[in-house]
Amino acid sequence: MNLHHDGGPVVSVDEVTRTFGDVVALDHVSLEVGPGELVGLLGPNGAGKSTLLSLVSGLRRPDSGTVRLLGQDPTHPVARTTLGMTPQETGLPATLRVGEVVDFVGGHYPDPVPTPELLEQFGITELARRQTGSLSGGQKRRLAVALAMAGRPQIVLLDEPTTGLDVAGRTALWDAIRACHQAGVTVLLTSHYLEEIQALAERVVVVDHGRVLADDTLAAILERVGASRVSYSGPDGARQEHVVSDSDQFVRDLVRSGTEFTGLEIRHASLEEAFTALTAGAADGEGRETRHAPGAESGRARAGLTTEGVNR
Ligand SMILES: Nc1ncnc2c1ncn2[C@@H]1O[C@H](COP(=O)(O)OP(=O)(O)OP(=O)(O)O)[C@@H](O)[C@H]1O
Repeated sequence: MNLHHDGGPVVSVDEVTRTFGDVVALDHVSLEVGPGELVGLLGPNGAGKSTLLSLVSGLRRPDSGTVRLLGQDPTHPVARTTLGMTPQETGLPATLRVGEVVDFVGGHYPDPVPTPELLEQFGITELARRQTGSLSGGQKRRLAVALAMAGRPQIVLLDEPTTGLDVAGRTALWDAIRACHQAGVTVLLTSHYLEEIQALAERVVVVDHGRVLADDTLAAILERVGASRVSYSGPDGARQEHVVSDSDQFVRDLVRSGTEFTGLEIRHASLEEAFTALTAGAADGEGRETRHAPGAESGRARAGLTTEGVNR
């Protein structure tokens, strides 16, 4: 059953706090995900990502604040018919064959993807007759993500979908996730892999210590760090690397200074540098950021980025 929604958010999390004893897993988190978005939740261990997904999927309730899935309370079963989910750890019935598990899960939905089609989509057709207990860890992950799509969900929550996969397995799963997104499915995924977020997500929500530190497009988050890395070999041949906010000005100054250099390279800061900058700022007790990010200068300050050179 497709719940009708009027173009409003698919997920709406408003001022949500959730604690476990003394641990504040989520601290006044607000987040909206619109139809068809592919959002990456990025954060270190214990940041609160899985807790957030458990609230969105109705597995847990917030202590305060509200969570809505297509405008409904996600603890209500009707709201969850729109949802596909792959948890971090997947318990598959070991003695059932792959095809049987897909049939079984699909059987819970009114209009499931036909089993052969789903297996094909996730590149696991040849595993159809294998008992799931005999699958490798990576094969189990692929099956688990496939199962999240079995009921033609409007939204899927993927908690670290490619953990433990080799490069080929990861790339294949990325392609399948992209295909679902292109078909209009809203995707909210968590990952520890920066390259995964960079490869998939249009929008990145950085979470740490239960708070949203940044929520913006991938491009804007990278730009916000506002830094470039300039490197060159100096007169003694040693590689110099500088992180600067204005690489044009830096190079003009370098030329003017008469320093001899070779092998000049300029590149933008990576997502890894942006992530380190954002979470380091949070550890220093700086305030949370909103979707409308401040200028690059404060991002740079948060980054603790310097214009000091480092010898490599
Ligand atoms: N059931 C629970 N009981 C007690 N503490 C919990 C429980 N679930 C989560 N926590 C705590 O809440 C915090 C957030 O955990 P959560 O699993 O949401 O983080 P995460 O960002 O998903 O981490 P990871 O990347 O390691 O999966 C952590 O400090 C964790 O120990």
